[in-house]
Amino acid sequence: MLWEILTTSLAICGGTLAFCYYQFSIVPRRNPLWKVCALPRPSLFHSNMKLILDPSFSCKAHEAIAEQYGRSVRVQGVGPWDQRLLTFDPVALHHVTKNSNIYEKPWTTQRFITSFIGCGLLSAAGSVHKRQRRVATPAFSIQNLRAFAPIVFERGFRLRDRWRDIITKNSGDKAVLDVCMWASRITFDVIGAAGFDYDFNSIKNDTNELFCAYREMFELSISQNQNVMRQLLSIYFPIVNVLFPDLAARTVKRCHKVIWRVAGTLVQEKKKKVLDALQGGKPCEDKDLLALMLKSNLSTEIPPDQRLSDEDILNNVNTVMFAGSDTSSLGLTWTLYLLAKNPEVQDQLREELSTVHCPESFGDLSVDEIDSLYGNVSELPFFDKVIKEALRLVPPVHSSIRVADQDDVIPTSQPYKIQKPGGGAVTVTSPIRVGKGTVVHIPIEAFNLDKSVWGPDAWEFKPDRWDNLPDVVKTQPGLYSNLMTFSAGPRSCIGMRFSIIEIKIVIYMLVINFSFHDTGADIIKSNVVFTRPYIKNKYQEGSQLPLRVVRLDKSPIH
Ligand code: HEM
Repeated sequence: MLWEILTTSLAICGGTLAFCYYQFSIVPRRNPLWKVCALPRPSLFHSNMKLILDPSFSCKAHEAIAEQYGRSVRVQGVGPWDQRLLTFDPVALHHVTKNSNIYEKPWTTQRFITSFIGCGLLSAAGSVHKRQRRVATPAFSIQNLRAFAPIVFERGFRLRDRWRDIITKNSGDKAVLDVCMWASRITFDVIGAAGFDYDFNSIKNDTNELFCAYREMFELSISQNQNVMRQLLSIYFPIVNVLFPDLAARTVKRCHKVIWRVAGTLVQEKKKKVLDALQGGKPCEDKDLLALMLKSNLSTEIPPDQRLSDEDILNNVNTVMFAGSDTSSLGLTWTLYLLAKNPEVQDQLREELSTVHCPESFGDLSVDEIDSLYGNVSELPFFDKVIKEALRLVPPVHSSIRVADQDDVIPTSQPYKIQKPGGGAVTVTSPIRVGKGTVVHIPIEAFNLDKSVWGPDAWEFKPDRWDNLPDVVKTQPGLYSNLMTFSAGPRSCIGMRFSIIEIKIVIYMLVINFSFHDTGADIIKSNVVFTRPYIKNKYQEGSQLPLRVVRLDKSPIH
């Protein structure tokens, strides 16, 4: 009996080991990607992920990789079986981002995002994504987005007044402010108002119930303090969170309750308004993204079987809140940081911005005046270069990944190295064959900072570079000005125009009213879902960016 138990146990253990060896060692080697030369690993138990994902040294790492291996290389992901293709070959990336039917987001990412914000545009795949994108796209058209300018200006005035109050109470003309926190509040307010006609009022105070629910949930999604094993377990077996909810699962559940009650009611009310207007024979005049999505969903251009459910609509409200708040706020934050670090650029920018007159209060502006104010501001040439340059140099989304849904051949334009059968490596330019399941790493930042494309000064903040770009820049993929900041292809950022309008108006309002100065704090970039600022050695204090902010109406010192 004992012998039987022993032999059975040994057989099970042996079988499991053999399965693991086959699955994790043989199967990956069968992937033709294995031929591509691999980055050496720091140790058997370490991946290459930190090297390529940490923005405090990833640009140096990518430069060294390009020099040694060429523009495509195999890297070790999480676990020995996870072999990824890292490529900063523009042709390869164009292929991967364009063919979103072959290259989807990994199912683990989809499930993780869905567990927080539901299955909206960010996490939906295949035909579900296509359907959602088709309904949402009209809401983000240029004409519709222009209607958001008054909302952003109004919040810009609110922030200006709030900062003036704080500074006056502080010393009269200057104060050290955490611009990261304030940028986050204004973008939340803007996306709340523009997204679904809701006032979080977070510039004034941070107590709104819905604001707190979203904030708490988003912070949890990026929290580094969570148990990684538990997180993985709940991604692979979501039932774990239902049967044995930990603190994180209970928090998400509590936040979901508030979101369903408050935001869900907003969706229902707006839907009723749109339907009532339709039945009354005149279209609903509301211009927020929710109203626009609901109108698009009910339009005759969308076949009834392609329409979104109320749940899909709410998931997309959550998605827009998630995808459109931290990203834009970090775009604003890093722009202010770069201006503080480059006072001569800041002065030149202010001189240009001051040519467009801004009245003292929002109430003094008619809708037409706001429209022309935005038109004038958005066309200022130096301003445009400053914004492009800031979004090039510090893209809030550091990188992304896709997984091949089938075997594929990726075209290339730049040399890379493959292993020779007898040992050693040879440089080739042939297309790269990848097996189904191959993860492709999209290094957004590496594209934007590539010295062989943007020149030897690619890592510096030089807005004037945009007057005289190297020809090769034109061959770079990217939705926005040949930058990968907003990605490319059918899964690129739907909110790109929205965020440019928002960033431009807020920066305009802030730079004409305040000047920004370095405090001497050693700011480092860290990739916590997005590229965030931290003070060196004060990581535990959370993301922050203190700048000395001076009131320009009170002080002649800029
Ligand atoms: C500076 C600001 C922003 C940056 C840098 C940014 C960047 C990006 C990037 C890189 C992606 C692709 C993600 C991936 O491939 O994994 C993306 C997708 C997306 N973004 Fe943005 N974004 C910004 C602002 C916004 C805003 C303001 C909104 C909404 C109002 C928004 C909504 C979305 C949505 C819904 C998607 C998913 C699109 C899809 O898969 O169809 N983003 N964004």
